[in-house]
Amino acid sequence: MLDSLLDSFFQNGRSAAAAKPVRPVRSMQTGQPSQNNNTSHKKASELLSMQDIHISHGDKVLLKIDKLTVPSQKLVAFIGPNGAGKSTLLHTVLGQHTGVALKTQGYITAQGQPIDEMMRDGHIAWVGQHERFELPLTVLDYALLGVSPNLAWYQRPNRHHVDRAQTLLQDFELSNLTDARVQTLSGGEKQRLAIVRALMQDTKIMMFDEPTNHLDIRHQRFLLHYLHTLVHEQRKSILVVLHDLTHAHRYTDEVVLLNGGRVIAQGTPTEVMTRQRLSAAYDVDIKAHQTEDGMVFV
Ligand SMILES: Nc1ncnc2c1ncn2[C@@H]1O[C@H](COP(=O)(O)OP(=O)(O)OP(=O)(O)O)[C@@H](O)[C@H]1O
Repeated sequence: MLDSLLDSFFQNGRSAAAAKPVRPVRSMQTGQPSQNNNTSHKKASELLSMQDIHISHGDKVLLKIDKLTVPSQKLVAFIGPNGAGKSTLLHTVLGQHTGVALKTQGYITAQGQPIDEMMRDGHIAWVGQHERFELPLTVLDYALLGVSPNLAWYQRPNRHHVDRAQTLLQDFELSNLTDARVQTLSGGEKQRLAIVRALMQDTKIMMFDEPTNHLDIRHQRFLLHYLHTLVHEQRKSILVVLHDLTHAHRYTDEVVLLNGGRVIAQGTPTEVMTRQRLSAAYDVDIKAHQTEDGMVFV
């Protein structure tokens, strides 16, 4: 039963866990990246290198990035106004453009390897903005989908996987719903479950597009603290799209500010998130207040 559900999920679903990615923009193993001027992290090792990225639809340019290097073992936030290109950037990395055909060109490598190979081998976990919950799965079954990229076709999740899933469900306050059907969950519960599924994949690289969507403030803080801890205690590399500027400043190590499909600034939150720069990018006056808990952006 679970077998056919898994097949159907991964053939039709958007999960990057095992989905065969649409070919990403051309990736290459070698190549001479040009000089990067946005290098507040010159000594950090490199997670992603993107060069000469140009994504367009008709005359509209969705993304134009000459050079972007994302460091590894950091929690990196992509921020910027609606339509800035944040999701397009992550989908480009994942090779997962949906909908109408986009014209894509450029070079992406992940730790020196073609990104499509990393994806194919299940080395990148991903939660998008529109995860699917149509399958008649229980919460536990859904969480266990996360390990399927690590299993051969004839293998089933084992006791260890189930124990780990139950621990994560407990961490994300879903253990009272273990046997519930996923369709019955609230928006925030579904979001937490999608994150649990990605964490079950146990990859070194994770990407989350607006992971705090639908979460209340307590769960938002818990999640971002959890991701921060994964990076700093387990040396994961995590990329997130965030809209909450206070959270981006407080929890992340590096921020990439996008606007109009271009990288406006990259660096530590303090370097990038100046009042002037944010107000210009979001086209509204944004004030930053220092509090005993850190900066608050309003
Ligand atoms: N498949 C597509 N075909 C045509 N245009 C697209 C496609 N995908 C995205 N776009 C356009 O590209 C621009 C960037 O979209 P994207 O989803 O990357 O923005 P975003 O920064 O993630 O925005 P938001 O904060 O609203 O989620 C938008 O103007 C959007 O309409």
